[in-house]
Amino acid sequence: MMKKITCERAQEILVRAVKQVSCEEVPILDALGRITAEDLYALHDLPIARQAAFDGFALCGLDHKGGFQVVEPYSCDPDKPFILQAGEAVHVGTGGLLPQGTEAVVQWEHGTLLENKSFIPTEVIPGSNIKKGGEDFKSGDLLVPRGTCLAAGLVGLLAAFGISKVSVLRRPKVLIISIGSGIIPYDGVPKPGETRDSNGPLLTSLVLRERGQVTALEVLGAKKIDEMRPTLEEIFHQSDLVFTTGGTFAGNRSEGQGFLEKIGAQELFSGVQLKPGGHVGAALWEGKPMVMLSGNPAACLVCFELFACPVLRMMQGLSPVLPRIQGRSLSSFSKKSMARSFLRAHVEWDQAGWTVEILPGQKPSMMRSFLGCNALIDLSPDHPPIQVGDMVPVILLDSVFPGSHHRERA
Ligand SMILES: Nc1nc2c(c(=O)[nH]1)N[C@H]1C(S)=C(S)[C@@H](COP(=O)(O)OP(=O)(O)OC[C@H]3O[C@@H](n4cnc5c(N)ncnc54)[C@H](O)[C@@H]3O)O[C@H]1N2
Ligand code: MOO
Repeated sequence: MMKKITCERAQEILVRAVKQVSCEEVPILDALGRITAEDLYALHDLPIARQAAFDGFALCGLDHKGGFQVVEPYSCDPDKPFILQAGEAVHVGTGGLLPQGTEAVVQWEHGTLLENKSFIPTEVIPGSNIKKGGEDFKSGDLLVPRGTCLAAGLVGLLAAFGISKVSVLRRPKVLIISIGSGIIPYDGVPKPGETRDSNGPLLTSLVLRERGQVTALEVLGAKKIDEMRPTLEEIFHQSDLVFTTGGTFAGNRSEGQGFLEKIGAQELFSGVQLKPGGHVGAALWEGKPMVMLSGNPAACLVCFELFACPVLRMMQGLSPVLPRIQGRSLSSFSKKSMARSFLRAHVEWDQAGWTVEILPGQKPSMMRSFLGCNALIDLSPDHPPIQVGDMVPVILLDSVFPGSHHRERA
């Protein structure tokens, strides 16, 4: 049996095994959360020319005494040039192009419009309420560098320049295989001794959260590898990487190792110094990364976040490093294990800073701690028992629910 390696070493080995996926063009309406594959530049000034910042009157000739004569609305047609003359005012709307000659814009409520169509402003500051052409972006400015995760604001920004399609990194395609014996598809009815494949749907959802797509969710169960091999190989050839769950430990030779031998994959590591999920392993199957997660559900979840999620992120050109904070513990915990431990936890931000609650059900086999889990507490092997109020190191997990790290009050 291989000696267990540290989490950092395992992550390092995986970093080296990853190749970035190719790119594809998508409409911007489908681009939220995708990673850009090219630098995107401003195609023109924004605003494109001088605009009014308010509804009101554009004025010319600010040293003019008395009211400004309101002239007919003008056309923006370049073939019918319109020039505002000294002593004249013209109606403008917010965002409307300003005619040549405009020296200031005054909101209509900041003046009086007389019956004789003369506008008397209460105060005029030269240049006020005018948005300058290019004051937001200059033509040629870098808008979105390559490798950026497209947030909603950026999608809106691209639309403002008429960029309707964007080149993004392809969604990595993942084949998920449940290897453990006695596992049946999640929609089946288990006989005594059998267990529904809950890890398959768990991993599917985590892959989707990381912008991946699942080519197939296969359950080996009682089926022999030889029997499944043609199907698996066919799906494998359409996939970029493989996640397996279960069969990571069985004394001398686990089902997972048997699987690797049958498919001719090359083991990268087997066993990492952590809890839960210490039997996690990785391999290369025809050069494609495979992460082999324990069957125990909580071990499967924790090791996805620590080893599989970084692989998916790196394939899309993102940093594999997960965000960390220090949180004040709301719970006590008597750490029994001498191993580095990752506790499922719920973090929230309140007036006093980050607080973290250790969730009930910390056994690797239990799923109770999935309720409210949005973080992992990273406890070093020599960490003393946790007391209420202690500051502890926390890894923030990505959540599909925005604001899940904030306290919601009824
Ligand atoms: N003698 C020892 N026994 C075990 C050790 C050990 O060190 N010595 N380690 C324990 C730990 S820790 C873990 S974790 C598991 C490793 O399990 P495997 O990865 O080999 O998984 P299985 O044996 O197939 O199943 C374990 C457990 O998980 C359930 N399981 C498996 N696959 C799924 C699935 N797709 N969905 C839901 N649940 C699944 C399975 O029913 C078992 O209850 O080994 C311990 N034993
Ligand atoms: O190592 Mo097991 O994977 O603790 O749950």
